[in-house]
Amino acid sequence: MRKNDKIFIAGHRGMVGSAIWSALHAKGYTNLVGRNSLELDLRNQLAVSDFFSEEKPAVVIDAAARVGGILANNNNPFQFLMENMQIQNNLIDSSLKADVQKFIFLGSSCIYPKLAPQPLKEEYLLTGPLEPTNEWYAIAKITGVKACEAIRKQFGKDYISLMPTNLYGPNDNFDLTTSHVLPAMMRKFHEAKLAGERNGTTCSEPVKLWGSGSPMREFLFVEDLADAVVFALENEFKEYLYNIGTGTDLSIKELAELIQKTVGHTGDINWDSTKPDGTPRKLMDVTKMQQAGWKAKIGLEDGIKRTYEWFLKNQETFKEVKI
Ligand SMILES: NC(=O)c1ccc[n+]([C@@H]2O[C@H](COP(=O)([O-])OP(=O)(O)OC[C@H]3O[C@@H](n4cnc5c(N)ncnc54)[C@H](OP(=O)(O)O)[C@@H]3O)[C@@H](O)[C@H]2O)c1
Ligand SMILES: C[C@@H]1O[C@H](OP(=O)(O)OP(=O)(O)OC[C@H]2O[C@@H](n3cnc4c(=O)[nH]c(N)nc43)[C@H](O)[C@@H]2O)[C@@H](O)[C@H](O)[C@@H]1O
Repeated sequence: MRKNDKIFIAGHRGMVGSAIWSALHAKGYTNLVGRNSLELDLRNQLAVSDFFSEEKPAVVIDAAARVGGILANNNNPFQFLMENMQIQNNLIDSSLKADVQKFIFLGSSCIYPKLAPQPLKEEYLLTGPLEPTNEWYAIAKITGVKACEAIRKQFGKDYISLMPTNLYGPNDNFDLTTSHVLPAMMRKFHEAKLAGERNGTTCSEPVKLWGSGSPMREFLFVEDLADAVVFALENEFKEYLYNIGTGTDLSIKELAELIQKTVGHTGDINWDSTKPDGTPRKLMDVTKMQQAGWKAKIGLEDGIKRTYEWFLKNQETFKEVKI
């Protein structure tokens, strides 16, 4: 990679894309290209093909997707399947036709079977049934992984897939219906704390969280993921699929207690059993990435503090994705 190679970051305004943009910029990559969804709808094949003919990027990072938490996935199966396939198919096909040499596809840990052994190794892909709340999204992502693998096999190009675990950090989606658990908890605890203060009591209002609190999840700070993407750009990998995570997890209940402490919420936590738990556990085996020379640096407590600082500074303008 040369520092002036043209790099197209699809989804550059999202949580992940914006972190990748900043990480590349900080490392001296000067030729970064981005388009938001109004400027270039990646579902539109002709528009994407024209964009590649005009811009001729050398490298493409696909951080554009229809993304959401457990309920958004469960309630909108068609959009999560179809939009993700459209976006990634157009990007991958146009990249191959435009002779893009390096392509990084971002998937998600939900591509692995619901009841696969833990921690999840890359080789468990397609060995069992998926988690029903997000199988639509998972199937779209699996087709993206396979498209990149097919290009590696047939054309010998450096197209790779990175599978991040659950992510969080600045620029996350804080909409209480469509978000992932970590930003949702942060906002709920914060607003319940403020409501208690407004009522003039010393105790925060209670918060309602989803499911039982017993599922286990792993969380990676988005700047760590961006660092992994830069590492993947600067190194040629031997295989087509690499997990990206921390290698440690905790229960949703433990996560709630950690965020509650960071925010300073002092009220009760109630669990809403009408909401789904999702997969019981999805912990990444990160051995392959560590052997390649990369590992996560930012601990969960530190990452949550940094995200809360960002949240406090951006309370008026944070993102709320509607579907
Ligand atoms: N968040 C997580 O926990 C997590 C975990 C594992 C993997 N990932 C992966 O990381 C990637 C990015 O996720 P994220 O959390 O950064 O999501 P995000 O904050 O919602 O960002 C998604 C980005 O995709 C763009 N996009 C969506 N539909 C588009 C379209 N039709 N045309 C053009 N652009 C479109 C959006 O553009 P606009 O800004 O213009 O709307 C936005 O920039 C995804 O591939 C996701 O699967 C995320
Ligand atoms: C990374 C993404 O993970 C997603 O799965 P997944 O971890 O269950 O998605 P999350 O929405 O992060 O939920 C994780 C766990 O947190 C619980 N939870 C508790 N309170 C809340 C809350 O207020 N909001 C939310 N959202 N959850 C909450 C939720 O029931 C579930 O057991 C997939 O649906 C996607 O496809 C993707 O793979």
